[in-house]
Parts: sequence; structure tokens; C-alpha cells
Amino acid sequence: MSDVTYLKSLLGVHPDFPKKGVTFLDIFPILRDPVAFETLITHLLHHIITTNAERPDVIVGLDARGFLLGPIIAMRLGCAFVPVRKGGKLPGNVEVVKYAKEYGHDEFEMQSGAVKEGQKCIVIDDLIATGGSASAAGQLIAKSGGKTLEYVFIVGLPFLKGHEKLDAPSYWIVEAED
Ligand SMILES: O=P(O)(O)OC[C@H]1O[C@H](OP(=O)(O)OP(=O)(O)O)[C@H](O)[C@@H]1O
Ligand SMILES: Nc1ncnc2[nH]cnc12
Repeated sequence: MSDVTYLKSLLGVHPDFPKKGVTFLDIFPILRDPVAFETLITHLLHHIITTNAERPDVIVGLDARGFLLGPIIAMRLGCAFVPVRKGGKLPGNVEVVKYAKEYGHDEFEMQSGAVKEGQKCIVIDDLIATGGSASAAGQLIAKSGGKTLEYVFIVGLPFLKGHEKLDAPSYWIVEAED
């Protein structure tokens, strides 16, 4: 079985969660299996190293599930990790962007100066649906003077066309069907 098939087989599928009409795809079963978790991290590292001509300076992880992947990837690549958090959670001066996502609205914040002028960033999250969350993170990076090299996910829902909202290429390991 390929790594992609293995990881896809572990995804949890929950129809009508958190609201009717949304099929929630749950990555936590992958994290409960240490071999699958290691396979996931190795796959993401291999992708990032082989696809991007430029090495990233910063891995930007999105609240909350992006926090489970971002720091591991950042430490293995020798990059900074910067969190993008939901509104009102970060101290000090912050940049703010409001956005819509598959099942609601939210606000993302990043600490001012956390990404420095000219730094090359990779955004990491578990899943892209409508692309609202990833696009908001990209706007925060741009406000800070950074450059997004790529958006990286475990799961993509390409039929929602979220990747078309993004200002840089995107990659997902597993594709969910409509
Ligand atoms: O592409 P979109 O339509 O924006 O949806 C994707 C986002 O939605 C989920 O996060 P959520 O906001 O539910 O937060 P959580 O990680 O705290 O559960 C998911 O982890 C992504 O961040
Ligand atoms: N379908 C989905 N499954 C899991 N997380 C999500 N975030 C937005 N849409 C989602």
C-alpha cells in the first residue's frame, strides 16, 4: 500500500458535522498511530524539500490543527515556527484578518514582527476546504512583508476550489471526493 493510500485509509469521515451538509474529515486517527504519524511528517518534509527551490525561513501553522504539524516540520527543517491564532489569543501588537470558512466566520491574528520583511514562509494546516483560513493566513504574511512559497495540507477538497483563492501554489497529500 502506498503512503498516500495508507494515510487516506486512516482518515475519519463524519457526515453532518459540525453542521448538516458538511462531511468532517478527521486527521486524529493518523496521529494516534505512531507509524502513520511518522509517515505523514516524512511525506510532508520530503515534499517541502524537493518541491521548493528556495528553503523556507518560517513555517506558519494555523490554529488549531496546524499547530500539531507546524512545530515538528519547523524543527526538522531548522526554521522558525509562527502561529496564526484565532482572534484575541495573542499578546502584544497583532495583525488581524477576518475570513469565512466552510462552516462559519472567524478572525485570524499574527503577532506583529513575527514574520520579518522578506522572509519566505510555508503555511501548514490539516485541511483546505473553501480556502478562507489559508487565504487569511497568506494575507497576514503579506501584511508583515513576508512571502508565501507554498500552502501545504494533509487533506484537500478541490471541488470547493479553495486553492484558487491562494497567492501561491498549494499541495495536499490526500484528496477528498465531492
Ligand atoms: O478552507 P476553510 O473553509 O477555511 O476550512 C479549513 C479550516 O477549517 C478548520 O479549522 P477550524 O476553523 O474549524 O478550527 P480548528 O482547527 O480549531 O478546529 C481546518 O483545520 C482549517 O483550518
Ligand atoms: N470538511 C471538513 N473537515 C474537517 N475540517 C474542516 N474544516 C473545514 N471544513 C472541514
